[in-house]
Amino acid sequence: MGVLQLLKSQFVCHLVICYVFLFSGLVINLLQLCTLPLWLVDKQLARRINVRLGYCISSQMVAALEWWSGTECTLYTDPKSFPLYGNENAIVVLNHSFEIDFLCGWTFCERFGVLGSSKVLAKKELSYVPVIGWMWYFLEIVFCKRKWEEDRRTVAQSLQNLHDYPENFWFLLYCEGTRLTPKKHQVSMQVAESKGLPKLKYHLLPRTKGFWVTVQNLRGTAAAVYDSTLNFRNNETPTLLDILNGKKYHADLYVRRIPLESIPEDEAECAAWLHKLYQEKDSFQEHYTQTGRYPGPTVSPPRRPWSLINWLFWACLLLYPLGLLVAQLISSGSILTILASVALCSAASLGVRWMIGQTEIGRGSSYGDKEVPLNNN
Ligand SMILES: CC/C=C\C/C=C\C/C=C\C/C=C\C/C=C\C/C=C\CCC(=O)SCCNC(=O)CCNC(=O)[C@H](O)C(C)(C)COP(=O)(O)OP(=O)(O)OC[C@H]1O[C@@H](n2cnc3c(N)ncnc32)[C@H](O)[C@@H]1OP(=O)(O)O
Ligand SMILES: CCCCCCCCCCCCCCCCCC(=O)OC[C@@H](O)COP(=O)(O)O
Repeated sequence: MGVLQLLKSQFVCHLVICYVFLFSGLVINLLQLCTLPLWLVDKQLARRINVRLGYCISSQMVAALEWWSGTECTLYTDPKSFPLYGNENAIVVLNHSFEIDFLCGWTFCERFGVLGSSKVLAKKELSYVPVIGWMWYFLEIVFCKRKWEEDRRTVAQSLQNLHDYPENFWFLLYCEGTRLTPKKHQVSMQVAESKGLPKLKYHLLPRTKGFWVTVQNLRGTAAAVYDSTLNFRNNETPTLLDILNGKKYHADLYVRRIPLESIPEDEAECAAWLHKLYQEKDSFQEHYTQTGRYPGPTVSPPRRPWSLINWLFWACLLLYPLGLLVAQLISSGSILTILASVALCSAASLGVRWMIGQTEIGRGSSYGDKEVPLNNN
């Protein structure tokens, strides 16, 4: 192990990274809160400011992936579609099998200049996560309870609000609705069988209602669906803790651009279209598993310096007062103050550990792992 790699695996480095993330995140959340009155006066300006504030948070995680772990990303796509990426609104459909698939998605957003404005259909529970979840309120992220009767109205309304969004955005949809586990796969394939649909080897059966409502409500706003399939080389399954430890990976993303007009408007036809898409995605995965690559040409859009510059800015701003505080603490010699500070640091560390836990499949929800009474009509 080289010196740099040894350094990256040190707990103290992780503490520094997490300290900067947590405190800068809370400061930015506060600044976002301050933009509330501006929404009443100039909504578009408030949105643009929030896009930049959001970037200051999400790009720190991107910096961890791109600059700290040095993870590389290769894009497999049609060269004719390439110039459109980042220059139009799009709905991104991505497989949901990895703990850091969202982070790889963000990295591509960063490289195409849409990180601050990127959106997702996210489960409601994530809105309570400090820093990221709170940031999402101001970025008009669409939340769902994964209960269609309750979601159908709120999701459609939130999507309608994006019609006049002032910046290009990618709207991410994990149609599988939850991360893949062997149990969830088994249950969802039972559902597939009951519906007379072909079984999928690498994906859960997609939930079609969210896709239909998204496509219908973003017609005229989004130009295309980017069908995206992500994999890591050498069958790796990276975690956020691996990234914090500075482990390097290689992500491969296969993207097909599908014009939105080519997707059926009728709900049943749209659902059938999505099922067919997932059958195709399954075959791309199979191809990747067999050959270690996707079909077609590759490009490696370069990482940009902004995420690193942003991190350095916040680190300089926050580490200086921290250093002063620690020095003062030690020189004070008060056992009570030192104990109180240690307790505060431990609480902050536990808080960040809980946040990291949100990305862990082992701590995931039970959504989709219950046997359902099947209707064979
Ligand atoms: C050039 C580069 C290109 C790309 C770069 C890539 C990406 C970058 C893009 C953007 C990045 C942006 C942000 C990323 C940052 C962070 C993201 C973080 C995380 C958020 C992720 C989540 O929270 S995922 C969970 C929430 N989202 C979803 O669930 C979406 C999918 N779900 C739906 O659409 C659902 O329909 C619903 C949520 C709208 C409603 O849920 P409900 O449970 O009520 O679903 P349904 O009504 O659909 O379910 C009933 C039907 O389903 C059948 N059923 C029952 N059991 C199962 C089962 N186990 N599996 C499958 N189907 C099942 C049942 O029979 C019913 O069938 P019907 O025929 O009646 O429909
Ligand atoms: C600079 C780097 C600092 C790193 C340390 C700080 C880490 C803080 C991490 C906060 C992460 C919170 C955002 C998480 C997004 C999680 C995405 C995700 O994968 O959600 C799961 C849902 O899709 C489905 O849930 P399940 O039904 O599978 O359950």
